[in-house]
Amino acid sequence: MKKEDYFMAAACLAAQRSKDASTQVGAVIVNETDNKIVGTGYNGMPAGLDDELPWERGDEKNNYNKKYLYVTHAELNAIVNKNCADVNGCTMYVTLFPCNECAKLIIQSGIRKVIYLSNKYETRTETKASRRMLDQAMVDTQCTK
Ligand SMILES: O=c1ccn([C@H]2C[C@H](O)[C@@H](COP(=O)(O)O)O2)c(=O)[nH]1
Ligand SMILES: [Zn+2]
Repeated sequence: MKKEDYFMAAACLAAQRSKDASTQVGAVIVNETDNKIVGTGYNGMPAGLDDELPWERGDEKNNYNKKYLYVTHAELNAIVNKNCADVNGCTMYVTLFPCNECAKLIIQSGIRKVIYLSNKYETRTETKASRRMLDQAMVDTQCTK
C-alpha cells in the first residue's frame, strides 16, 4: 500500500467516529520526516457536549438549533489533539477539502500540504475562499482520487 493511501485510510477511519449523519469528516496530521501520525480528529461537538447540542442540518447556517453553530471541524480537532509541540511543516490528510475557517488554522499552524479525498462543496463561497487562502499561502493541495 502506498503511504498516501495508508494515511488517507486512517483519516477515513477517524471519520467513522463522527456522529454527523450527513457528512463524516476525518483528518490526520503526518510528520513527513519520520512518517508518523501526530494528530487525528473528526467532526464532533465540543468536548462533553456530544449529547447536548443539535445535529440537525437545515439550510440556514446561522440558525440557533442547527449543527453549524456548534460542530467542531475535523481539522481543528486534529490540530488541537496533536501529540507534539507544533505541526510546522506537516501534511494533513483530510476526507473533505477544508472550509475557510479550517484553512486559516492550517496556515497559522504551519501545515504545508493538504491531501484531500472529496471536494463536494467546491462551488461554495467558503470553499473558494479557502482555496484562495491556501494558494496564496503556498500550502500545497492535492486530491488523492
Ligand atoms: O472544513 C470542514 C468543513 C466541514 N466539516 C464538517 C462540519 C459538518 O459536521 C459537516 C458538513 O455538514 P453538511 O451537512 O455536509 O453541510 O462537515 C469539517 O469537519 N471540516
Ligand atoms: Zn472547517
